[in-house]
Amino acid sequence: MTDVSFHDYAKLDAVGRAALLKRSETDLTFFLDKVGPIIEAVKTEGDAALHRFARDLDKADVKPGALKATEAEFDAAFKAVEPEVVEAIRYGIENIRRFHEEQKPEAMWLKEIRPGAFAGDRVTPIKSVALYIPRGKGAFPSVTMMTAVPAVVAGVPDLAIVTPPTPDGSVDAATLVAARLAGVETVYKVGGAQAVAAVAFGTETVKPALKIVGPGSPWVVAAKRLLSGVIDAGLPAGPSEAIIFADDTVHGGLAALDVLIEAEHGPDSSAYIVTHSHRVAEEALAALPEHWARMTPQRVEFSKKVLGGAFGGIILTSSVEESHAFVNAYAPEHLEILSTDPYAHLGKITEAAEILMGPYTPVSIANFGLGPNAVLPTSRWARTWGPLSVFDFVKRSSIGYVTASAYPELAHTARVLARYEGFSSHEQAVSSVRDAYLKG
Ligand SMILES: NC(=O)c1ccc[n+]([C@@H]2O[C@H](COP(=O)([O-])OP(=O)(O)OC[C@H]3O[C@@H](n4cnc5c(N)ncnc54)[C@H](O)[C@@H]3O)[C@@H](O)[C@H]2O)c1
Ligand SMILES: N[C@H](CO)Cc1c[nH]c[nH+]1
Ligand SMILES: [Zn+2]
Repeated sequence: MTDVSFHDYAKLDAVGRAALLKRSETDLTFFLDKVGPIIEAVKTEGDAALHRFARDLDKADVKPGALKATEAEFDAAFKAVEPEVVEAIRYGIENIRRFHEEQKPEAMWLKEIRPGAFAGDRVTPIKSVALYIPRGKGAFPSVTMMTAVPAVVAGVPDLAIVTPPTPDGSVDAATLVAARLAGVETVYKVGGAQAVAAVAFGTETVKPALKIVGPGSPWVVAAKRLLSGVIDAGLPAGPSEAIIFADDTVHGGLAALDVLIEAEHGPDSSAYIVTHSHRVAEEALAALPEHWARMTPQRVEFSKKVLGGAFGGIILTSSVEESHAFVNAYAPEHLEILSTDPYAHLGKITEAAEILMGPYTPVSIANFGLGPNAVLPTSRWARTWGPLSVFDFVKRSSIGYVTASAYPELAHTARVLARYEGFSSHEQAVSSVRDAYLKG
């Protein structure tokens, strides 16, 4: 495998172009087959299965009765995490809270649709939500911040985190710190498909939840898909992905620097530089080895697999319009517009979950706490889903209130349409039979 896959877009046929739109999670067959028995075991055996999977899949020694993080573990986490990291978590939480408070919808609105007839929406928090925080190829206090803050802003009364245990049977310390600072009290040491099953069905220790949100590996994505009839599985957020779109106003080395951000998540991630500029493409190719030289061996290995494999690399288009079209067809999770004039491109991009503008807004800044949510739909789901938000933690009830003065007009409409649709009871309820009761 070469270090970087290079695609000359003009030379690709329709099959080659369609292949570029695929992600590692496009075909989940392998994971779906394996996850079914895990779900069944959790459903029938409860905690015993969670302990077994912690040992076998996470290589973690979670002692009996210790599936829930204790107060002592939270205290130890605050002592273990460097003050600089705690401060960064606080700063990120503050930005994320400001953003999501702005986003929070009104608790209720009513509009006078016709004189004396009112209709609107009321918004109330979902009663219980589980937050999935990954812990496989990295630790994710930032995902804790991104999921917990909007949930707390929305006012969800029953929040719990599920996250894979560390080998010593505890939880990543910064994840515990972020949970506490964001306002989440309950953390269960369970990850992967077994975590999704645990909150879907409940176990002796784990309380069931109505909904689960948060990103995860294909194991988690597959379990959410299989359990979507039991628990609301929220927005589809799988392996991280990004497109670094660059026009001819920037240095290609910058595109190379930023394509490595999401490429380093794991071999199942996707990451492309998309440009119509030969110069940018060549500069990017030349710069990658310099950037790799400054990275840790594991992240170099992951990002080389991504950029040299089937789900990453450099795409050279024949025009800026073709680049825009490719971005829209790909519908990336993260998109950077690397240009000194990002507004020139913004209006052309409609399909992307997150759009980061200009050379000073690399994905890292948004990942760790600019404010917008970095839990985002992957695998082309940006065509119908947006970022995680306060709206994922509330539901709407519509409200209708018809007063006596407006009733006759609306009753007439209802009678006419009920008769046409053949619903005699619907019609009767707005007929003279009702009038008789209302007149007393
Ligand atoms: N879309 C987003 O917003 C977003 C944000 C952050 C991270 N991510 C992505 O989330 C993913 C996190 O993945 P991760 O691996 O780091 O953590 P993870 O917690 O999602 O997955 C690890 C778990 O997978 C399970 N697992 C591993 N091997 C298994 C096997 N052979 N059989 C059954 N189960 C197995 C284990 O239970 C383990 O606890 C990455 O792909 C990352 O790119 C996405
Ligand atoms: N890029 C991830 C979302 O796709 C978020 C993240 C957290 N830490 C590092 N990255
Ligand atoms: Zn990232």
